[in-house]
Amino acid sequence: MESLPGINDASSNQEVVNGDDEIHDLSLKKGDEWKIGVSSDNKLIVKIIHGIAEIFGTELANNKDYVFQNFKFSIFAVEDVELQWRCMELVGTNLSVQENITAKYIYNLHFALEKLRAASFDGPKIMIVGNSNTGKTSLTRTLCSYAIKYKTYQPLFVNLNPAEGIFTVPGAISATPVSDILDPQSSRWGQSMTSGATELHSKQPLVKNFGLEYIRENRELYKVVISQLAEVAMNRMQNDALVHRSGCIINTPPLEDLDDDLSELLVSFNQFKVNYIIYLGEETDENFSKIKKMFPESFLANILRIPKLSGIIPTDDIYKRSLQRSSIREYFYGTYNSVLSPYTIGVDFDDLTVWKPKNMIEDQENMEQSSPSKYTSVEINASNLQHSLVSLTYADRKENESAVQKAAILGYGLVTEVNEKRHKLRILLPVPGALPNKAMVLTSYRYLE
Ligand SMILES: Nc1ncnc2c1ncn2[C@@H]1O[C@H](COP(=O)(O)OP(=O)(O)OP(=O)(O)O)[C@@H](O)[C@H]1O
Repeated sequence: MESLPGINDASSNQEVVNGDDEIHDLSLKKGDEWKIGVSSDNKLIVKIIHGIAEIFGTELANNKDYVFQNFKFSIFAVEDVELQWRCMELVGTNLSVQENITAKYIYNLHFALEKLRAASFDGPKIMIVGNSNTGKTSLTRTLCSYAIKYKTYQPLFVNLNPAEGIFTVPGAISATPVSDILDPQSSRWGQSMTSGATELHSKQPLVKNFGLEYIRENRELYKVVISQLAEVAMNRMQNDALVHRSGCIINTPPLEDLDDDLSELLVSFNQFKVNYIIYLGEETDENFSKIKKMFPESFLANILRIPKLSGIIPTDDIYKRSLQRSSIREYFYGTYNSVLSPYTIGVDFDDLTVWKPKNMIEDQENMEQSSPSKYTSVEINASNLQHSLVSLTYADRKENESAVQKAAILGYGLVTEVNEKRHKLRILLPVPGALPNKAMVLTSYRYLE
């Protein structure tokens, strides 16, 4: 498996633990959580011997080895738990185990949502907001997991944070009906449908491409893309009684990433017809007051606050970037447990039309001159395209920029080689076949194997 391109050469579980073959026992008291950060160079293997333990709301089976790599997470003891673990990186006597003091808020929220689901065919649409590192993504994930745990609900999970490639690549925003268990071992929640079989039931997301790294690089485009996603997501809900009743749970970017007036939040709120906002943080937060002022008095009772989650392990840019890389790698190559087989095709420069979203920060001049939500065309050369992630749209190659921006996307490709002498490119695609005669959009993400 080491020879597979794109999968780094960390070896099998057995080899990794050779250096420290110790199996450690750990007891967690009911209500405790073990906070863990494991790097990409190591693996942690955990086996629950006794008791019910959860990771972001997904219960772990007893006597099964779970393998974690490049992941910050916590194992929560729903009841007293005995477990065994092995890892070169963690020190047996110095583990971070503490009481999870915010679990009760999540339970209350979940039961409130259950009541709303039972009371109406039109399920609750909730949006989770807060500053960076308050637990928005973790709360969204836990609520999705709880929703499907005991009943056959299928909540629509909406990710409006383009920096997180959950069920898709970074740069995209997505809406995914969650119908089956989420993978507790995956920081990206599990695999999406790219090619071939996946270990767990794969999820089929509705995806819209934003394409830039930071929302501030083109806020208008971001809002347009939210509206486009909302349109297809709402359609999906209307046409599927189960998803409709289950409602939707929306994860948003950190408030620091949004405009001063939080206008992106308002667009999301209106487009997704949100009926509850959950704020993660303190009563005294400036942003909490700001949000309350954005809505009429009649809506204030629907803005709920819960404290920042106690399990939080603050993340930095390096970790976030490593997750983005893993998410691109998994999109094309799968995981150790379900390896995918991407295809490389050769294409002539003349057979391509490539656009890219305007970056308003780099290109101040354009901001004054033209509509900010437009694309610009990209000259095909190595410096623009080498190692870049591109989205393949349904728009014909000859279509104009506005049609390309509005078009649904077929999927993503990775430009692995640009040969300027021969006028040829090599593009990695998740499925076999010729390159469709469609327009492409260059994203800001690069991936070098
Ligand atoms: N029990 C827990 N609850 C919340 N977060 C946890 C927990 N255990 C570990 N974490 C980790 O804390 C980190 C921050 O959490 P999370 O990503 O949910 O915050 P966020 O508010 O969505 O962050 P950002 O605003 O940067 O997107 C993540 O790496 C997450 O995996």
